[in-house]
Amino acid sequence: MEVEGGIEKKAAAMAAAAEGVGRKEAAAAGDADVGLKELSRKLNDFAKERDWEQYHSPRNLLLAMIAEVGELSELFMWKGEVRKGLADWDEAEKEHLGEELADVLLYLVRLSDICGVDLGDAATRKIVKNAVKYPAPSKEGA
Ligand SMILES: Nc1ccn([C@H]2C[C@H](O)[C@@H](COP(=O)(O)OP(=O)(O)OP(=O)(O)O)O2)c(=O)n1
Repeated sequence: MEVEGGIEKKAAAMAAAAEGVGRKEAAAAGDADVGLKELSRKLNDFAKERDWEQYHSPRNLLLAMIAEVGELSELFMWKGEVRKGLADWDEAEKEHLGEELADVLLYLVRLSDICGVDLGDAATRKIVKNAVKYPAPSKEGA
């Protein structure tokens, strides 16, 4: 479910938490189930407000996304195998991971938007296509 105004609430709560207040609100904001279209709208506003639309070409956004994938990779570099759930990582590392994953997602969403691709729709269609290409084995007795 998409929560209307979820990002504003979350951003305000995070800013408040950064100043040492509103920790309860910050924790609650983490529950917001944000949709791709809301992210896309917010990224559009973010670029417009800064007059950055001129820089957000498909090629620039693709390169920016790849750079963020590089930053994401650095977190896993030289660590050996990383266990699911990241039990050995401290909270600061996990927070950093969240930021890098977010950067990749945000550039991907922005790139899709600038290219006129509905990412949610494309992803849903691709899941259906994958299921046809790789059918699940039928269960015994079903
Ligand atoms: N022209 C730009 C520059 C930044 N951003 C947004 C999208 C990303 O979520 C984030 C990336 O910001 P930085 O380039 O400052 O990268 P990092 O946040 O990774 O900082 P650093 O590289 O210093 O770790 O900001 C954007 O939309 N358009």
